Amino acid sequence: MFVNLINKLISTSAKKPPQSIARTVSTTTTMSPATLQPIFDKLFPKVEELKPDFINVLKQAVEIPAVSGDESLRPMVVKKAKFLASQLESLGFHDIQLKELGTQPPPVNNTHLQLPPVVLSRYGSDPAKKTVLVYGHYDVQPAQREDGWDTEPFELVVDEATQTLRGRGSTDDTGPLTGWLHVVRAHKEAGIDFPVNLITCFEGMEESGSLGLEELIAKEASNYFKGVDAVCISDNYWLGTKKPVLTYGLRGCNYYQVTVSGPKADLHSGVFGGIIAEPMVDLVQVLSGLVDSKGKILIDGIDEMVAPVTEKEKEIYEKIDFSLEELNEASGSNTALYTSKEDILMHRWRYPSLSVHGVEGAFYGQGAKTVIPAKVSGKFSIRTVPDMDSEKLTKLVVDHCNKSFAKLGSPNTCHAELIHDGAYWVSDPFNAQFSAAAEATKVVYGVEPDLTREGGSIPITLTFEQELKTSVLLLPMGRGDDGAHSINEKLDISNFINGIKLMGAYLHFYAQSPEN
Ligand SMILES: NCC(=O)N[C@@H](Cc1c[nH]cn1)C(=O)O
Ligand SMILES: [Zn+2]
Ligand SMILES: [Zn+2]
Repeated sequence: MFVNLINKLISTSAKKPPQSIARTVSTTTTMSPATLQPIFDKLFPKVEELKPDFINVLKQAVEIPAVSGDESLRPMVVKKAKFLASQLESLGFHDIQLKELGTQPPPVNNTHLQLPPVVLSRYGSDPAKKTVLVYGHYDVQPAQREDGWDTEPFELVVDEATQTLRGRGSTDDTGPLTGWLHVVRAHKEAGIDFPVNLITCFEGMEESGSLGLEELIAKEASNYFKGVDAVCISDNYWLGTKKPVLTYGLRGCNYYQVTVSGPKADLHSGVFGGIIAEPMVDLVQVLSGLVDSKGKILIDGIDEMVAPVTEKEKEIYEKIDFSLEELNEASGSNTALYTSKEDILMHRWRYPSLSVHGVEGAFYGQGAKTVIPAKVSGKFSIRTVPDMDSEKLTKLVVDHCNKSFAKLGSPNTCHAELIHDGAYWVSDPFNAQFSAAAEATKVVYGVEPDLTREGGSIPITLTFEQELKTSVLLLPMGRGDDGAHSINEKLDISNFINGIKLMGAYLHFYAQSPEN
């Protein structure tokens, strides 16, 4: 199907007018997989040969604990940006800029906290070539050995038995991000002309809502990003463990905190227990009124905002390769709320969900501390879907929390607020980029990719599409069982290496595509 589509596009070649990097070649030499094969015959063995070096770069990057959500680790996030900049420089990228984004907006403890920089760079500026912007994030989720990791999270472990690379960021998103650098190196060392001009946009706040990036993209749309033909993001996962996918949809994410405050300081429960209103007791009741144990969101007005399922849409889910067993394997349990493939996929991709993440200020360590915490903040997020409106949602959430708290008749105070929101995104999976990536998948993996949506969020995707007026492709590297955000996060070595080949092949196919 994709070959036909590509051939059709090629035969009716109509190019978008040149942008800032004006292309001097107006007629495109079309290349079929067969004509690109000699390039791949040089490129792929080079990628294999460089495997130890690629793993070594990933190892150095994983060793930097760039946790954007931990204010005390902000210097590490900046260190990782500088590490990437030095790697880019040594590979011959030019115009490397660490773009500052100012201070982090509230809620934040240190009101002078600087946001980490965005790493911009270019590889090539040939007016005859298309320009592809690759986005990735170098920040990571928090991780501690005590969470249950088998090894230190910020040390990359090459596990020979499972043929995996274990460490925080291996799959989300340090592995895929460095993949783009490796594609360049493999081309250089194999003596292959790079097929496109590449621009990198690597951010350090994705796991904390991409703060500041939207404004930067809007500002750079007609400056640094002028002339970008396409955006490619490798920051999500295959649905399962065997079949590669291309992703054309993401849920959004609205992240909230509800804070209950009472006494001036933490108190002794033997002295004050039973005679003062405890913030933690109030908070758990407010949190328990958000969602039930079947996953049903209990906030009125949300269901009405969700676009109805169409008959045509239902057919999509039937065709996808996935099963309850794969979900159970990935979660390491039998705790699924749904049994049919269709229900699971719809509730992951196209319905909202509400997750309760944790409580700041509460006692959570080992032992038995008899404390009454003075101020506690419950953190929860709602994954959003078409046609939910972020502002309306926030009003519903805040009103709901306030009503729940009012019912308690507590003398404490309660404040519910949005910490950050990122939009959902759904694209056309049959455009030139997706077609090129599908061809590349066939060359590297020998199969047609499944077309999937994703339950997770990459807040900036929609901004790229709207501000740069380009299509965005999500080209995942890792598998559905990689444990992103969880303990023992890993990336299979084969996914890392084939993922690098896939990135390279996609760029070649896209370069030859007659359309943007
Ligand atoms: N790999 C993408 C990813 O993990 N994205 C995060 C983004 C996010 C949104 N709010 C906080 N982080 C995700 O949780 O989906
Ligand atoms: Zn990510
Ligand atoms: Zn993530």
